[in-house]
Amino acid sequence: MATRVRPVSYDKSCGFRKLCFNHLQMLLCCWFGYNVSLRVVQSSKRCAVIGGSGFLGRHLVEKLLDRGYSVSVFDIRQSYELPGVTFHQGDLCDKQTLLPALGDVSLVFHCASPAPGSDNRALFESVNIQGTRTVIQACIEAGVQKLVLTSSASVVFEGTDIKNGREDLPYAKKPIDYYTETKIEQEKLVLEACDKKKGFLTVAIRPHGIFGPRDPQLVPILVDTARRGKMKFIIGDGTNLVDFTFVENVVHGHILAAERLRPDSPLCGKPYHITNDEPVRFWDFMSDVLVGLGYAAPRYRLPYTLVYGLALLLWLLALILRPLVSFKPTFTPMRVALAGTHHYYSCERAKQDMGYKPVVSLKEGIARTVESYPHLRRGA
Ligand SMILES: NC(=O)C1=CN([C@@H]2O[C@H](COP(=O)(O)OP(=O)(O)OC[C@H]3O[C@@H](n4cnc5c(N)ncnc54)[C@H](O)[C@@H]3O)[C@@H](O)[C@H]2O)C=CC1
Ligand SMILES: CC(C)CCC[C@@H](C)[C@H]1CC[C@H]2C3=C(CC[C@]12C)[C@@]1(C)CCC(=O)C[C@@H]1CC3
Repeated sequence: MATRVRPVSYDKSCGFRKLCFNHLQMLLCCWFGYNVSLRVVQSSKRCAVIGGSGFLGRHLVEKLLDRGYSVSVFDIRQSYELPGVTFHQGDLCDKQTLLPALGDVSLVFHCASPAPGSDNRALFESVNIQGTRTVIQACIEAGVQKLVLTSSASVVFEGTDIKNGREDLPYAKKPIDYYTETKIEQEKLVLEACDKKKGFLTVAIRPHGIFGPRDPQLVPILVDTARRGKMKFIIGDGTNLVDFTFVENVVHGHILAAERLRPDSPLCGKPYHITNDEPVRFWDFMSDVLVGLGYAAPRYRLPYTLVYGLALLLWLLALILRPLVSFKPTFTPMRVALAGTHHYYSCERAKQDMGYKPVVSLKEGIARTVESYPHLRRGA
């Protein structure tokens, strides 16, 4: 909204009183104009983070607050409290519970998902597919203008080597698990919902192997495996390159995408890989984290096909025996595939279209991660 300020005019007939009046008028106009523009900035700086209680979600919320946004968090659980954050607890599959969290919000980040390690197909389908349909409908109903989805680079991964994969790789025809299968459908739904005419813009961020402080998955699973004496072996020849992405870089990619998403930008309806841009040997990364926490690095090599075959067998056994006994093998076929193949991705498109560049190096990211887990140190 433009506020017009009349120029100060000094004419002899009105003299000093008119000058004062004009000044007062100008001050009022400035104040009023300032307030209007402040309100515009404030409303465009209100956003919602669905899944904001999670690992990535909370890091995203913290950075958004730093950047002056006020944040509405929607999550099935509340894991913290922060000034500037309003919490709404509920299941994203329920539109009526979700809608109040989107009131007065122009930008929504959707980074909620069941844990990837789960094998509950029905849950993945209801949250990632049906729930994402609900998120899109709720956004449109609430007048949200931008939706940024956290997808995953694994939507193109089928368990075989990917080297410097670009975004134009086809979606996996045989996804490695239910998690990936439903992440593919989720990404398609969000990107297809992008509609410039209706003023609803969408973009998907595809991170890979997120790590960092408070990660509930990578480091805790690794340490647990080491404590049980199972991290002695390298699967394959140990030279396979993988992307591990420090959480702050993933957050940076999300915020850049949100801020650069405009009707005239190339981002509309597109997926973007966000990585550390430093592919690393899977087993070097694992060793650095383990050694940093005081554990021994894996040393003995095992052939990939042998371990994959065994993992498949164990997984089948667990499936058959499920009605009688419940056990969860550490080395699932999915983990073995991730540990023994190349899977690293190009983030050239993000660099070009949104000026992305990692803000924290892998070395620094590992150091900060290791430091953040004193309770997982050997002997702690
Ligand atoms: N951690 C990783 O290495 C990677 C994660 N991603 C994606 O990043 C996103 C965030 O992952 P993380 O932070 O690692 O997981 P997380 O498990 O820490 O966070 C997910 C959040 O979603 C919430 N949630 C789950 N179901 C919900 C529902 N029905 N309604 C409302 N909230 C619900 C959970 O309570 C949790 O707070 C996910 O979409 C995941 O697919 C993508 C690539 C790699
Ligand atoms: C037991 C060891 C062989 C492996 C321990 C580390 C693993 C827990 C992690 C190594 C690569 C990670 C990874 C994911 C989860 C944790 C690991 C398997 C994802 C599946 C998380 C969700 C995604 O979207 C893709 C990730 C790929 C890498």
